[in-house]
Amino acid sequence: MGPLQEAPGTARAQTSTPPGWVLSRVRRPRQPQRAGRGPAAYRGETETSSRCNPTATPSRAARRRGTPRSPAAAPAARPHPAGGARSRRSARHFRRRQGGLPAREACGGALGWGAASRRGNGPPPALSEGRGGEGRGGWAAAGAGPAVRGELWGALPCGLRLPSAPPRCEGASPALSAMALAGRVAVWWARLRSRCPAAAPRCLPPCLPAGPAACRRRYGSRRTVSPRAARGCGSLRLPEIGLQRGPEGGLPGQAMLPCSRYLPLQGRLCPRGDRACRARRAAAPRKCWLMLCAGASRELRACFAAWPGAACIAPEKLDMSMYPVESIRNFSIIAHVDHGKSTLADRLLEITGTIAKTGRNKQVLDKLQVERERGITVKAQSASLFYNHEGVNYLLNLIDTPGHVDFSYEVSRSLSACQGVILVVDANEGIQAQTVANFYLAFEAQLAIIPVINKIDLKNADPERVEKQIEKLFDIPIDECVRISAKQGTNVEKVLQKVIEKIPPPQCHTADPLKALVFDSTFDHYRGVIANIALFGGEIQKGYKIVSAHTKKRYEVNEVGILTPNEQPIHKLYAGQVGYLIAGMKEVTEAQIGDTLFLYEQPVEPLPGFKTAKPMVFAGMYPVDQTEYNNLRSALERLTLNDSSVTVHRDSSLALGAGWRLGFLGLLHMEVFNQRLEQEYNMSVILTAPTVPYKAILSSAKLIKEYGKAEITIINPAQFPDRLSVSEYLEPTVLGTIVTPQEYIGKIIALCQDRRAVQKDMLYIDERRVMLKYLFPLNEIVVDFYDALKALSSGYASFDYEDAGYQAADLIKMDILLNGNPVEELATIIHNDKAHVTGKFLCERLKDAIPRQLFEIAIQAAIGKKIIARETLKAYRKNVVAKCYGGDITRRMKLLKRQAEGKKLMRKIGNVEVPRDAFIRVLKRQTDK
Ligand SMILES: Nc1nc2c(ncn2[C@@H]2O[C@H](COP(=O)(O)OP(=O)(O)OP(=O)(O)O)[C@@H](O)[C@H]2O)c(=O)[nH]1
Repeated sequence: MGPLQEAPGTARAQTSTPPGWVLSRVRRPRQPQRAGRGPAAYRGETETSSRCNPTATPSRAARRRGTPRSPAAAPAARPHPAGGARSRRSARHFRRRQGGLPAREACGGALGWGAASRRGNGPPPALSEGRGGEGRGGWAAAGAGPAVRGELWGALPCGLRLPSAPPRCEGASPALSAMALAGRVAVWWARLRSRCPAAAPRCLPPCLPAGPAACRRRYGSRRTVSPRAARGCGSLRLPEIGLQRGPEGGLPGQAMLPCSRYLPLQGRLCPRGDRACRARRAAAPRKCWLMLCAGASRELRACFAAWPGAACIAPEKLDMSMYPVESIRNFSIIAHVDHGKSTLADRLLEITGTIAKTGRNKQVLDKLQVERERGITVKAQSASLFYNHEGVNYLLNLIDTPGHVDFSYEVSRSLSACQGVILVVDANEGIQAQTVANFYLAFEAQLAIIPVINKIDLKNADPERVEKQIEKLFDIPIDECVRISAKQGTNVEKVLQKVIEKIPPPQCHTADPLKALVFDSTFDHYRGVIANIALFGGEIQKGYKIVSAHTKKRYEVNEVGILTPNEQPIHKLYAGQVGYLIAGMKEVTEAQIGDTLFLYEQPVEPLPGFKTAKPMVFAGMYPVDQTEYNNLRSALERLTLNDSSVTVHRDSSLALGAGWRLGFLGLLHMEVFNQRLEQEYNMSVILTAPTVPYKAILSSAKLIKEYGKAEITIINPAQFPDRLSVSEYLEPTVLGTIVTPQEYIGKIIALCQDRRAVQKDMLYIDERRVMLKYLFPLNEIVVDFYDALKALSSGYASFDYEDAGYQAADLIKMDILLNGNPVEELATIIHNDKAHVTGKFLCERLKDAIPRQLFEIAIQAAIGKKIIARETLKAYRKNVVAKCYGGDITRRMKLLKRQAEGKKLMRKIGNVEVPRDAFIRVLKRQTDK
């Protein structure tokens, strides 16, 4: 790493600098000393890198080592150009020798360089080439007065807060600004590294390139650069930092920046796609990575476009009007879990130049931490791709969807913004349960379907068999299937061609009034709600006054943009396009998924929106500490904005306090939601045992009057009505689809029967695989059925289910009693047949979880008044006869009798306190069961 010397007040930067950076330490001149008055002035004002100033004090590293740099070791041949009687001529000489800066100019703060710049005799410090550590090419850069830095740092676009100083040098020269900017970049870099140590090693540029000629020319001129332009050009340094050469390329910016505003532009197809652009792109070294701040100034973008390696276009040049409706294709990638949707999306992003082609692109669209950790997609993600096919430029809006059944709501919502799908099937596993479910979702929505057989590179791949399956089950001709390997990129370009040929463009017109469907939303702490929109008519841009059809509130559009896959602001969005919008919605309740936005002056009929998600599993959620209630509430509001399939009702419990009852689409969904709360909002919560929504047909007139209807839904066992006031209980059912190799059929049928399932269908989809259809009671599959199925089929069977209404069931509410007192939080609704097993299980768990008391505790499971299981927790016993050495037996008996009476009394009046963590342990184990 190159040595770093820096301006006072920037100590943080001292620890880390990219290799090849030489930054000069600058001290402000002492007050009595004046510039140009002699050696004392310069000695006082400047302390340079020992590389450029042999008379400087030893470097910090050297001081730490305790071996001050000897004059002999220093490059004594280099005179201190700013020192003493050394003249400007010698300073220039020094600059020539060094290929760097005259120390006076480099390090002189407000003093030296401004004059040099005005003379126009050389590049500014920030852009001068120097020699970095270990012989690498680098930049000699200088800091400037803290005031300038303060002013400029405030504009740092990456979201990092840097220390600022009072703006004392506002009228600083451009060169001085440039110097300051260089310092600022160093600090930025250091902060970035300290924030993101894991990312740092791969972010460090191994070799910094020669600077952009355009900028050098610009700074070399006598022109005065406005502070705004200087700021912009300051940002220009960021691309240079992010630039990497070398075969690995790398992703220096995107992976590490805390702000999503940096865009990897290298390799992006120019949307114009004219010959000159294509030629530039072809000539560009693909290994380079350039980044540009989305909020960068026009001047910066101009500079950036002139960069020799930047075969890309600046964001502001993205004119979306170049993509009429006919050249837009909106499509989703759907498949069973792990069949390669996200990997195919990676390749499509690479081919279209949206992201650089590196070996590190793995499931790029899976951005959430939970997705990365679990290796599954839980949230549909969209990206806009620009693709030139046979001379025509196309805008392809891709949505990568989740595969797991618990996130099927994401799939169905994604399909509403599309006109076609890519149905991916694993060439080894063939058609699986979610393949069938997703196919029918797309089929019912009348979307064009492109079957793609993935993983043909696998040894066991059998694409012919899979093609036959597709033909038999979905009635799609074999020759329409595309065989690809998403991992290796084989034939992936063919998929893009098929997308353009087979998927129709959206049916809408820019001339129509604005009609924007909100199909997804996220909440940004600083910018409010960011709504993902699909335009079904009209156009939208910053400044438009829009109205939400749902809330009837008015907003002014602050920003529109597209996702590439990061947010990229653009000027305007047109009909048929997909992008995002920020309109100052500060409350999460203002952004409804499925809402229609229209222009204030042109009201329209709202779009039908989405079917609301039907929760399959309910569980109570409580803050671990009641003081966290408000924080948890706001976290829940924000997370449910991003995951609209979760339903939330307020609830409370004696033991756990105030909380909510949440509805999820499945157990995995519940776990993922909980994990996201922890990871994204730092909230730890207590989740009660999951239960499914039962129904009861009331017979009691009193209850009917109380509820206002005869049929009620029970999502909390505490609300379970007594059998005497109910004519019938109903339980939810699902139609389950199981696809399995035929050798496991016997075991799977036995498992299904054990779960009270009724067989509906059985079909051989080829000579080895069978598809079974069963009607299951939902509560039998919700907790552990999938695990059991996977275990007994060695992981080969797949399972998917869809809602199949309600059926009558013999349901009971099982209470748990502690010394005869019911504990509401542990009550469960179960089928009569399973009552004994579940009751025994719960009692055993409670016995382990509750701490022993001075009196005995009876733990009982009861159905009404009937006890069906019991465990006894023994009391602590004091040895009351310990002091009786021998003596009369009646004395002993008397003491023991008195102790027994005391315990009996204590048991009557003593309260059994079930500690909170005991609840959690019991409830957790119930889930684990
Ligand atoms: N050999 C091989 N492996 C592949 C190919 N495509 C994907 N994979 C692997 O399959 C696994 C799953 O890939 P993903 O892209 O995450 O699958 P997915 O369908 O997006 O998974 P979910 O989002 O969880 O539904 C990963 O380990 C990939 O590396 C391929 O063409 N060949």
